[in-house]
Parts: sequence; structure tokens; C-alpha cells
Amino acid sequence: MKYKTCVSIAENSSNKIKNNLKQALKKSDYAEVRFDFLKTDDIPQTLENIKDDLKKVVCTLRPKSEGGKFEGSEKERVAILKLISEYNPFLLDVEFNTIKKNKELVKYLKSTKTRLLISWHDFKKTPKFSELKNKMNQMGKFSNNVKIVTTAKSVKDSTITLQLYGQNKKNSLIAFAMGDNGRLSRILCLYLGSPYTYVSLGKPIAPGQFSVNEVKKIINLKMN
Ligand SMILES: O=C1C[C@@](O)(C(=O)O)C[C@@H](O)[C@@H]1O
Repeated sequence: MKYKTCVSIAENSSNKIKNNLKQALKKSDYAEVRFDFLKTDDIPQTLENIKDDLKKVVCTLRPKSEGGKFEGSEKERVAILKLISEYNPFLLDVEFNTIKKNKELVKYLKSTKTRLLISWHDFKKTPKFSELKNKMNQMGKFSNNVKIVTTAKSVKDSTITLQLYGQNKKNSLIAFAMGDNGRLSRILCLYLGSPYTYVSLGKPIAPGQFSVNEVKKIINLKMN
């Protein structure tokens, strides 16, 4: 079994994204490009610049309301999501809250055969297990790829999120918790079936994120 990583890239210029992406894909199976860190006008050219690597890229355009940096209108954001989908990336990350209220977007993304990663985050806490399970089932209606990320205030919180793997029948599930108390869930999710875990190239972009080198050391321990 190969445990895989996805390097999150959050840079504010097209050049930096291109360079970091090259570096990331030398060490990691996948990379995530956080397009919300760019100026909106720079997004189309950035897509062109990295189009040859997009088959290994998770594309994300997170709005402020979901902990991201995109400041434009929702109409603008949806238009950019559609543009990204034309490039057919490895995965397009779309928030559950976005997809559940936009039937037109769902239809459009189906027509472009985009592989969707439906995501949901809680940046403050870990909700009750029944709530998370319910959410996971609702999210699974839109795609087989589902991501649920909570914030762990205790180790118990991170085990609540990981328990989702016991309830997950058909989905490709990424479920772990942010924060120091969630750190180990970023590794354990791999052993429970996550297709990959999010890492950094060096400086974490989310609370508790390991670097790609750190995770590689940990997952290689078994072989020593
Ligand atoms: O959803 C996630 C996970 C993440 O928040 C993390 O905690 O590693 C990093 C984000 O860039 C990504 O979109």
C-alpha cells in the first residue's frame, strides 16, 4: 500500500505557484493549488501556465466565508470554478455549502465531467459524530470524493472525525482534524483509507499541517 501526499500551495503570484508546483510534484503524488491566494485577474494565466501538471492537481478557490482568501462576489467565484473545470484537473474542490445551493453549477460540472471533491470544514470545533455522519452522507450525493475537516480541541475530537471511516461504504473519504490535537489524525487517515493527506512544502498553511518530508519519514518507518 502506498500512502500518498498532496502539497498545499498557497502563493500570491503565478510564478511562485509554478515554481512551487514543480518542486512539490518532485516529492509528492499530488499538489493542491489554492487559487484564492491569487488576484482574480491572475487566475486564467496561472491555469495556462500550469496546465500540463493539472492532472496531478487539486484546484481550490476557497471563499472568505469558508476560511479562504477569495474576496470577489459569489457570481465571480462560480465563473472561475467553471473555468477551472474546463481544464479537467485531478480534482476540483467545491464546498458542500456551495454545491448544495447551486443546481446550475452542479449541472455544468457534470457536463464537463469534472471530478469533484466535495469539502466541508469546521475551523472552530469538532461537531457531534451523528452530525458529521449525516453531513458525510449528504455530501456523498454530489460526488464519491468527500472531505470533512474539523478542528480538534482534544485528542478525542480527532478520533470522532476519524470514526467516519467506519461508516463510510462507497466514498473516497478524506477526514481528519486540524490543530495540534489533530496532528496525528493527518497520518492515521491514510491508514484508514484516505487517498492522500495534505502537507506543506515547509511552512504549514493550515493548523497542524506536517511538511511533506516529515510525513514521508513517518510513513517510511514501517519499512525500517
Ligand atoms: O481542506 C484542506 C485541508 C487543509 O485545510 C489542511 O488542514 O491541511 C488545507 C487546505 O488547503 C485544504 O483545502
